[in-house]
Amino acid sequence: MEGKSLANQRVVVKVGSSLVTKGGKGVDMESIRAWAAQIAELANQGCEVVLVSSGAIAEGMKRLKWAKRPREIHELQAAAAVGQMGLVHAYEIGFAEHGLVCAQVLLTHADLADRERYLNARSTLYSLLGHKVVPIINENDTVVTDEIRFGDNDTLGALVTNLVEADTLIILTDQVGLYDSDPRKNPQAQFIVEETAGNPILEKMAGGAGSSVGTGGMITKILAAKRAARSGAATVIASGHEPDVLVRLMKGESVGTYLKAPLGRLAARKQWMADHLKLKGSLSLDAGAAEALRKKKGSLLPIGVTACQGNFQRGDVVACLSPEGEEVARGLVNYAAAEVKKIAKQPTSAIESILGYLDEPELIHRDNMVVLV
Ligand SMILES: Nc1ncnc2c1ncn2[C@@H]1O[C@H](COP(=O)(O)OP(=O)(O)O)[C@@H](O)[C@H]1O
Ligand SMILES: N[C@@H](CCC(=O)OP(=O)(O)O)C(=O)O
Repeated sequence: MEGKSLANQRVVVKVGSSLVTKGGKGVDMESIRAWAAQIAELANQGCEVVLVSSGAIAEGMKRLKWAKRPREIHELQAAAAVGQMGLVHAYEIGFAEHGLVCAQVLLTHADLADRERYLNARSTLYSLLGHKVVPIINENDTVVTDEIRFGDNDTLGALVTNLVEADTLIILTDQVGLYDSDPRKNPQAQFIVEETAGNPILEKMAGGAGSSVGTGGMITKILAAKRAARSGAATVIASGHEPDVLVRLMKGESVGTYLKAPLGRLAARKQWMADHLKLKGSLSLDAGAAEALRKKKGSLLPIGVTACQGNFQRGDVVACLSPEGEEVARGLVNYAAAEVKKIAKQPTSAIESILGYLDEPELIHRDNMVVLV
């Protein structure tokens, strides 16, 4: 069947733990060789490929001879440090066979939440692509804590897709794509060939991880597709065992599940704000202000804010919550939490007399805001 050709596209390919390590048995050199060969062919056809690879923890556990996945985060981090060596070693061998140089890039949530580090990461990745190097990205597992980790690499794959403004995110996993329910549990499950990323029906279809080494399962892939669609990228979920899967996709063959991006693409800076996984704080809005933001009518003024939470500073990204607690929008706040507490519910004209100065008339200017609903 015909799909959409990937020739000349910038593509992010994400490979999951169970795939990379044969379900935890150790780095699957044969598959890595096959993907490297395909990525080399894509590069010959003008594609730029960024690889997001999981598998460090699974490979580390194998090297350390641990039969059971530990619960303690520091043990998982130790395993990741050991296993990452094996991963990059295998990729280096695989890519070298095709004359390709690869690079290890380890990222954390904090790297992407900080605007300067985000832009640095982006320009480094662009430089690598410019030099025809294949970046191999994983989470920097050894330094993250439980609250601030991506956890699953599907999310990281989507954030990288947005970071490098890729055209397509290809998530390779141990299933041929998305079914309307988990095929491991329901043999009658129906295969989904194409859908629109972000369609809420998809979230109802997806179940959890299929193996003891994978994290997240299908739901994190569906949410990753939704996230990637915000920058206009389509997502393909396909099997990493499918022969020549990447080359066939590049040629326009329909393989796996295609999740197309709805029209519209957020500007790069708004995308960066939308991709923050953890925010410094939030503003509670009254019903009128929440409605105005939903309808994209103007900036957020202090009079529409009833309270604030968190210890944020001027310039931090904060959430704007409706009276029901739904995140309507988020944006760069012009005043710190201590100041917001004083000027909440007040007209703009009162800011100067309350604070003794006026930085900006708005709490969040609409140019610095992204509406999420
Ligand atoms: N609706 C669904 N369609 C396909 N697979 C599903 C679905 N719901 C849950 N799954 C499970 O998701 C698993 C893939 O996710 P995961 O184990 O996290 O792999 P990876 O390591 O590739 O990210 C599949 O093996 C499958 O059992
Ligand atoms: N950073 C971790 C990956 C986390 C994880 O399990 O991701 P995935 O298998 O893609 O669901 C690792 O390399 O082990």
